[in-house]
Amino acid sequence: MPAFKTLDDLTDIAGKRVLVRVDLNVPVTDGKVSDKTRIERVAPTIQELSEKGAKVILLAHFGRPKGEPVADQSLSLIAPAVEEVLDQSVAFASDCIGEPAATAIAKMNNGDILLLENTRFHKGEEKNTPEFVAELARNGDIYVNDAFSAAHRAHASTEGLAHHMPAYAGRTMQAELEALEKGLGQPTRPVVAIVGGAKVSTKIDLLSNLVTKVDALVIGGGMANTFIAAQGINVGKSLCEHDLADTARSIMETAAKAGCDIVLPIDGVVAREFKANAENETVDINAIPADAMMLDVGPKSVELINGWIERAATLVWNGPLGAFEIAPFDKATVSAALHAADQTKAGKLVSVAGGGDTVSALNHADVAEDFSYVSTAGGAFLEWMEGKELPGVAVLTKG
Ligand SMILES: Nc1ncnc2c1ncn2[C@@H]1O[C@H](COP(=O)(O)OP(=O)(O)O)[C@@H](O)[C@H]1O
Ligand SMILES: O=C(OP(=O)(O)O)[C@H](O)COP(=O)(O)O
Repeated sequence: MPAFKTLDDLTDIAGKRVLVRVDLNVPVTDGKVSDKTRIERVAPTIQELSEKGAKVILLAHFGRPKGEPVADQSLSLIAPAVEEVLDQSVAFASDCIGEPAATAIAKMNNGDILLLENTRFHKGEEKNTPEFVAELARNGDIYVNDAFSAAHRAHASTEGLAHHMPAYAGRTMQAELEALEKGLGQPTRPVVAIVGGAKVSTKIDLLSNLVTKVDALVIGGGMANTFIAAQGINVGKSLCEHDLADTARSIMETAAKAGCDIVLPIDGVVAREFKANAENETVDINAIPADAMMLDVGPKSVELINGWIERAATLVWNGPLGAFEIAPFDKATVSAALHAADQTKAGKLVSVAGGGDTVSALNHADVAEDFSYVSTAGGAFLEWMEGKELPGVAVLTKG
């Protein structure tokens, strides 16, 4: 467990401006937050600071807007859900720096909560530029990082700020690291990892290290399409990063050398439209029509995956097996989630899952409570699993 200062070390903060980095990158369907887990997890930190009389200023990102404002990635869309979870009013500033932020902060009373607009609306956030860090730092006296799920990013609001002011870990940051250490510090073998989802380019590099740590890697979702295509199989219009074919092949070679089984789908559910109840068919993996996309892994693959879950003593899971938000493409994810939950309840499995959408998928399958541990983090949790130093955590230990 890394040594860092926590909220226990923060006394006498009435009237202090506390910049709190939280992860509000939550799933949204039809303009409404469809899973509030990440908000619920950071609520204790926000409430504790507010109760101690601090002016609580929330910093967060939402989506990947590439340094420019994008209307549907405004945190104003998330603010009502934050208010609902906290059961407290939350003010909103239309920019995280400059005059809008300064004016909103000047109006705050002790204990008030203010949400600043998406930090990724500025290029300096992801580049972690000294100028942008300084602009953010102007708004606070103390920095608290409670965004474990973004701690693998060395961004201005997750890393840079901690160099500029007294820095502390929030309650969720603390709890996540403690729980992961307890559940996965010395995992019982065999360890099986399931990696799916859509963030292929940002997660694929993690796999080359992960295959040296686990006994089997089950690949589903958009990630699987990239591996299938890398073997020369036509994936039609499926979500696939063809330019990562070499990376995928090299991961398979590393896995073979490390004795890690790679488990890829053998069939898939394909459709021509990405929408609920789209006309669909189940096909062999070698028979994906050129004009269709694989939106879920098929029933034979589910059987295969559930077999690996049975063989596992420890399961780590990030990324849904299919586009679970739109029926019926949730079937594989729900089936594997139910199976892992049953194995856990029977005392045969330690199951740890994480990621914004993965948590949402487990809630959709109504099994989140049955897993050994559910992390808010996906990529960060996988990097932690690899033994990598997370920049957002490392910087807290240096203060
Ligand atoms: N075959 C697929 N085609 C398109 N999207 C997919 C597919 N499989 C999974 N997804 C999408 O992946 C997204 C989640 O991916 P990701 O963000 O990597 O997971 P997490 O947030 O849990 O880390 C979901 O929105 C889901 O719809
Ligand atoms: O949702 C997140 O990560 P996750 O999809 O790995 O769970 C975090 O908010 C980090 O987002 P990013 O992957 O756009 O940096």
